[in-house]
Amino acid sequence: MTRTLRIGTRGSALALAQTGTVAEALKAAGAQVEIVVIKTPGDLSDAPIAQIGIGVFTSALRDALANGEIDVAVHSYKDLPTAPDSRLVLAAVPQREDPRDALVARDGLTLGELLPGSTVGTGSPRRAAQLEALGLGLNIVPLRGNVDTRIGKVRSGELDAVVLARAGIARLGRAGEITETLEPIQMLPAPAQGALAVECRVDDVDAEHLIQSTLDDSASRAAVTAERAMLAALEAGCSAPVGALADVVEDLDDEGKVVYRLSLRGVAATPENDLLRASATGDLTEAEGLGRALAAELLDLGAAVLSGPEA
Ligand SMILES: NCc1[nH]cc(CCC(=O)O)c1CC(=O)O
Repeated sequence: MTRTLRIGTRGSALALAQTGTVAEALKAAGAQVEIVVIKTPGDLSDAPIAQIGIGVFTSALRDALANGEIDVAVHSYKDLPTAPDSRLVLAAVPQREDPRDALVARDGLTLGELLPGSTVGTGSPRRAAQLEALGLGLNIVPLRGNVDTRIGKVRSGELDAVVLARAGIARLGRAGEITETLEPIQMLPAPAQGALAVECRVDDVDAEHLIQSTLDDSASRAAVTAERAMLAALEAGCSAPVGALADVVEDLDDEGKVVYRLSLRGVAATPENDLLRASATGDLTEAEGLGRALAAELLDLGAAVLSGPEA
């Protein structure tokens, strides 16, 4: 293929790092690639994500892809709205990074070592709700900006700690600054956290096949499919207090033979903002159904049906 694939990305250090790994993998498979930086409204505004809405980081990239300015778009999967875009196809979900959230605190502190009243920065209602639920008396304060800005508020002494996705910190080569990786039983990550979504145009079969065969990881795809089906069925947006994490696990069938199954855990808030947790396992090929079933269970338990960014 003499064609050059134009890979679109946001211009942040994190987005460029993510896109770099995709570009390198495609090059190693013999493709010619070019990286095109697309400015998004999310990069130009300092307003809280909960105000500017879902899709601020992704819709400009998707439009550029649909109208032929680029041939491939690389997104942080968790930033994509759950509604499908019929112009595009998800060509690959590359092997997922560690999906967990991470604490960066002053003086190497862990969550349990932070005294009541300590200030912890996060702009995420999901992280805030789960931090509150620990009952540590933490003072949770709003926070926005890129990874560098957020960690900078700990370094400057403005905050005692911040909570961020481990994957984002690691992709920037700064995992050494993490003081604690938070266990999912305390802090379930955002659906699809740590995963990338690599999209191309629905009619660009050559690009789709190349990207799929080079980059797609079926276990990562199954896990994020279940997590996002749960999110979609709760009608929540990326800013709502909903967490989910699926893993491929070994199980034994009726004859004692090892089979691989998908294990999904979820958390969602009630209208009173109490947290509900539930777990289920299902067939690897039934990831969507598993996500929907767990959402139904959470709704039965009293989870709020969420309406998106203002939730
Ligand atoms: N909402 C912002 C965002 N979107 C993707 C990542 C990086 C982690 C990932 O790729 O899932 C981050 C930063 C964060 O949540 O700390």
